[in-house]
Amino acid sequence: MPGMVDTHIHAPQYSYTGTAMDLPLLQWLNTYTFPVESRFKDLKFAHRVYTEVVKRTLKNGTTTACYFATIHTDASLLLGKIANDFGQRAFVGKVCMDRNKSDYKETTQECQKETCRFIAELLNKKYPLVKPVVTPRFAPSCTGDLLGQLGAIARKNNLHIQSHISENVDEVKLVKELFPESKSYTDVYHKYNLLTDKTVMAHGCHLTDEELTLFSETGASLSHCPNSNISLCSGLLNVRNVLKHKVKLGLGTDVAGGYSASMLDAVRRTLDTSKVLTIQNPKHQALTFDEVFRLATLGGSQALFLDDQTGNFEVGKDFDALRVNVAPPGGPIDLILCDKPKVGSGALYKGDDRNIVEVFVAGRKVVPFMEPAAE
Ligand SMILES: Nc1nc2[nH]cnc2c(=O)[nH]1
Ligand SMILES: [Zn+2]
Repeated sequence: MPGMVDTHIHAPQYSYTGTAMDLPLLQWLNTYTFPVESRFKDLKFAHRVYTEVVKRTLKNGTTTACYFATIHTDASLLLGKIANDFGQRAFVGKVCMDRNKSDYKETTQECQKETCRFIAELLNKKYPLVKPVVTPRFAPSCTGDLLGQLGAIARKNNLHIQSHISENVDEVKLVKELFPESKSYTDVYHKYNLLTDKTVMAHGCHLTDEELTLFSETGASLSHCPNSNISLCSGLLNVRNVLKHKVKLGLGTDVAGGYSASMLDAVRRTLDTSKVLTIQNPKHQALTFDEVFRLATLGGSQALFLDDQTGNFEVGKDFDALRVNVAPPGGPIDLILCDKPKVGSGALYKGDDRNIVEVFVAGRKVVPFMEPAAE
């Protein structure tokens, strides 16, 4: 099958996945996330966590990952190196934030300078599959000044952009207070030139139809992160409505708001969320397995503006692929007795990394792991 595309994952948060699931977003960030991310100034700690998250996601079939790192430029560059060494296709973002209650932030000027250094140094490495992405954390942790500077940097260098939007109702309220001149949360990013056809915004649970229209007009995409949306009690994204507005959409694990780094989990939670919406409103047409499989592969590559390179097996694209064994010895599936076409669905509902026996990125076998190149 085609490799899966994780359109939104926080690499540093892999270190505490599954241990902090009891607070809503804004409290969760202050209590758990910012203290942990502060530790990534330490490159040894960063090396340990980043190696494990790249290996874990690759083993689970993530051939492309769009990563948030932390505010630390050198550790973010290290994440790029590790993804390159293991052969994963990746976007890596040095996180930008100049507004926070705690010390985990930079000044506006530092953010701008370090973002330029991060981009220049990462591009200079000439990694074939690893690219920088401009990464304002989200509007509440950035001043308008910083957002404007990041929009200009992205435009000047023709770069991808990632952030968060309308994940939780308290966050939406806070954005209204912090940016009273803007019509909506989406309008804040639009004003600072951060909504482009190379932008991917995570969540979007509480976007209005008007905001979705702005996404569609600008070509910006959404990353649906259902595990996180449920785990942090953020909301239920209506994917059917997003698709109706012709907004590009991929799936994300959003580790560690989401407790699983596996895209197979993101597929299942997307189906579950859609069915919950049908339970709430029987007129809602639940997503089918085939639709969600597409979102995890081609949908993700479209959301990241990579669909000329990856997402399916069309002639001319790179070979990003998984070799799946439906029932390997010692694996989670003993048997599936059904018509052949349903075997794929059974395997993806019940399978895990034991079923993914080989992973290829751009034609190169990356699982079982290659030995990282010597220094
Ligand atoms: N889920 C999630 N939402 C955010 N919004 C701003 N930062 C974050 C983060 O780290 N995780
Ligand atoms: Zn996130």
